[in-house]
Amino acid sequence: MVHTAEFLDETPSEISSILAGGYNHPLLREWQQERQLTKNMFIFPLFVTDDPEEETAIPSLPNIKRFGINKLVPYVGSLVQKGLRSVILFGVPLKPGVKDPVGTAADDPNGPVIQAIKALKKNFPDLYIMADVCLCEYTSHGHCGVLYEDGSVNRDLSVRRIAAVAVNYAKAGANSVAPSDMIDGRIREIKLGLMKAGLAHKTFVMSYSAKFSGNLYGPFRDAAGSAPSHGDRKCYQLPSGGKGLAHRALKRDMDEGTDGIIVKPSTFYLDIVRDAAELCPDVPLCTYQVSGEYAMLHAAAEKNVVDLKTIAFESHYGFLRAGARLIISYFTPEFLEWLNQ
Ligand SMILES: NCc1[nH]cc(CCC(=O)O)c1CC(=O)O
Ligand SMILES: [Zn+2]
Ligand SMILES: [Zn+2]
Repeated sequence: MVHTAEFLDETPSEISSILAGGYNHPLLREWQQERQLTKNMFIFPLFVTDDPEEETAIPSLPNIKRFGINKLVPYVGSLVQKGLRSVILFGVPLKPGVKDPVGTAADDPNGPVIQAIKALKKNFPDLYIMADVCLCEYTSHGHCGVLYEDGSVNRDLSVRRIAAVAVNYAKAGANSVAPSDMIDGRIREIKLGLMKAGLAHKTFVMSYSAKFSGNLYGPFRDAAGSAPSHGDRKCYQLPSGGKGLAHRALKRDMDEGTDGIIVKPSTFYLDIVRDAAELCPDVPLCTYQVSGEYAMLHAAAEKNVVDLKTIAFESHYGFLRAGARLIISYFTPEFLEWLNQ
C-alpha cells in the first residue's frame, strides 16, 4: 500500500512523459503509423518520344528514361508485373520542326501521347492511364499556353486549345486528364468539352490546382525539352510565397468541377498539401514529388548525406501525414520492390 500511495503522490505528469513504451518494438512502430504506403497510391511519370525505337537516359533525372513506343510497352510491362497501377504520360516530340505557336503536336493522332495511350491501353487493359495536358512540350516558344504578340498568355485561346487536347486524349482512351498549365478557367472548359464529347462520365479530371513556380522543374525540362525560350512561367504558375493564391486556386478548381487535385511540388509545400486536404476533403488529393526534389535526394545519397531508400520512405511518409492520398513519384519502380519487402 505504501507503494501505491507513493505512486499516486508523485506521478500523473511523469507517467504521461514516458512515450518510449509506445514504440519500443518493430510492430509497435508500425502500429503508430496512421497510414501505410500502398502500391495503388503511386502514379509513375513516363516520358514518351516520337521516335519509336528511342530509349535514352536523362542525366539529370537518375534511373528515368525517355522511351519510344516500341521500348515503352515492354518497360511498362515489367512494372505492371510488379504491381504498377497507374502512369501519367508526358509527350516529348523530338522531330525537328514539329513545334508551333499553338502546340499542334500535343494531340497529333500519330504523336507520342496519343500513340502511347492506345498502345498501353491495348497491352495493359487494367492499367490506369493518365495524360498530363499542357502545351509547353509542343509550342515553339515553350510556354504552357497560346500567347499574344506581346508574349503574354492569351487565356481564351489557351483554355480552348488545352480543352481540345484533353478531349482528344480522352477520346484516345486516357482514363484521366491532368492539366498542368495553371491557366485560369481550364477545368471548366475541359469539363464542358468532355461533356460535349460524351466522355465526361468516364474521364477523371485531375487538376494541378496548386502548382508553384520555382527552381524544382529543371530535370523535367531537360527530359521534356520544354524550357520556355523567353521569359518564365511566373504569370501562370503560383509564386512560392502565395499561400492565399493557392487556396483560391484550389477552391476555384473545385467550383469548376475538378475530380481530383494535385499540389506540386511536394516536400517544400507540405503546408499547402495539408491545407488542400482541409479545403477539399471530398476529392482525392495527390502530390507530385517533382524532378528537382527527386534529383536532390539522389544527389544527397550519392554524397552519402542520406541513404536513398530511407529518405525516399521518409519523404513519402511526409506526404501521407500531410494528407495526400496519391503520389506522383519517380521512385515508383523502387517502391514497387520495396513495398514487397
Ligand atoms: N507544364 C508541364 C509540366 N508538367 C509537369 C512538370 C514538372 C514535373 C517535374 O519537374 O517533375 C511540368 C514542367 C513545368 O511546368 O515547367
Ligand atoms: Zn506546361
Ligand atoms: Zn486561405
